Amino acid sequence: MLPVKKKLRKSLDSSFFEPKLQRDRRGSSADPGTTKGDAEGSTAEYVSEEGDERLDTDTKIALLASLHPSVSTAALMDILLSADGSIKATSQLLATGQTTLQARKPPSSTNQSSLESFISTQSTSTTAAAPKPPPKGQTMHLYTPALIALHTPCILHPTFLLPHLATALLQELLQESTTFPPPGKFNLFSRTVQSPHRSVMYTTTPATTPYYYQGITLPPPRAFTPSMSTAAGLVEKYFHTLEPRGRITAALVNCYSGPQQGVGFHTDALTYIGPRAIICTLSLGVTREFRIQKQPPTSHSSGTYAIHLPHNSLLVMTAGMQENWKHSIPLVQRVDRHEVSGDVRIAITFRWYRDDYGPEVTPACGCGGRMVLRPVWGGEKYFWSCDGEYRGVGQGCGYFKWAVFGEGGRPVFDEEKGKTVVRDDNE
Ligand SMILES: O=C(O)CCC(=O)C(=O)O
Ligand SMILES: [Fe+2]
Repeated sequence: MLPVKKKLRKSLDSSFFEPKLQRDRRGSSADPGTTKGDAEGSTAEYVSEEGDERLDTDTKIALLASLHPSVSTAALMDILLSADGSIKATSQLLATGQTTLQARKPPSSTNQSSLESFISTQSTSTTAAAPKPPPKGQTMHLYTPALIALHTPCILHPTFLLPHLATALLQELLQESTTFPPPGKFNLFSRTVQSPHRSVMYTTTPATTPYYYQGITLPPPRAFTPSMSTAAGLVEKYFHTLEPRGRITAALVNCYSGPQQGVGFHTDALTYIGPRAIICTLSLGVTREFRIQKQPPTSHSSGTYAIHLPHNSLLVMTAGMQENWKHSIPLVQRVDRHEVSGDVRIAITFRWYRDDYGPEVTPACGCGGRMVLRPVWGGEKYFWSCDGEYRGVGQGCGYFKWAVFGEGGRPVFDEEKGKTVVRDDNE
């Protein structure tokens, strides 16, 4: 057997960073058998008695990149090497600077296989040959819905609402936005990514348990405004064509005042929306660019795609996008003024906050607060982890548990213990 360092190097030379699973729109129907096999294979590898040794480097880096999104892949690779290929040691080094290792216990399943049946019931589009992605450092602008569908897991409907409803909604939300807290205070992105903009959460029904985001207890969500409810009904009808079980129950409304407001590259937390969530964004006012980047970046696909989002367009991030791509609204030098909103853009990101992912089932973290649900890049596996990194307390406590899914991709709740079932990486 090769020593770990040699194995790591060897892996770097070959298919380094190539995502193992293609469950996004292009790949899902291509080879479901491979998908399943791969998932099972890596589970078996991961929990081997020899610790991490049989888990391949790609998966290790994908997992670490998901756990520590602000650390570059090169740095992760270095630290992983210095930790003799141990994920746990690497994560602990990043989290606390300590390297104490515990022997892994023999394997047991991480029980994420029930996701397979959940995924198989989601609608997917037909397979298309993957076109060449933009090279590193370059941006490919996609100006038509057909090109967007060909290159990305997004769908763009350039005109969604009747014009008068779009205008009424924009006017209503411009008025609403005068009461949005300034950037930084209860800003859902402020600690993770560059996010000079304002956002507020809305839900269809009042929450009985507070929502958390990045360790902060959020203010109670607001109720949908009348025009938002009308628009949500129409979005829901469309949503059903992609996810028949889904409902529109929440919306994060973002307000960008001028070209120097935006949001940096990020993925949306899955804590309340679950794996493979679909998010529909209605854009109002000024046209802005929406940029996306496949994750983790590879030597042949680290470029960026730009999609232009005009007033009254509906952009759909399809199932699997949060598991495979980051998105952003980049800052720009200038915008074309909109006749109603001037230089402001409002984006309503309609979401299905699932009943079975309510805040009451979010597992608690070792250092207080609640954990966040994230995918290993590729969506092969999911885990709950400390969100301390986002609370400005370094990398957090490094608390990490594998997610366990029941039927329909829902978390498994242990009634007796009164908490959501999670699994240790050494179980
Ligand atoms: O403004 C947008 O279109 C995207 C906003 C966003 O990324 C989010 O709400 O998570
Ligand atoms: Fe987002």
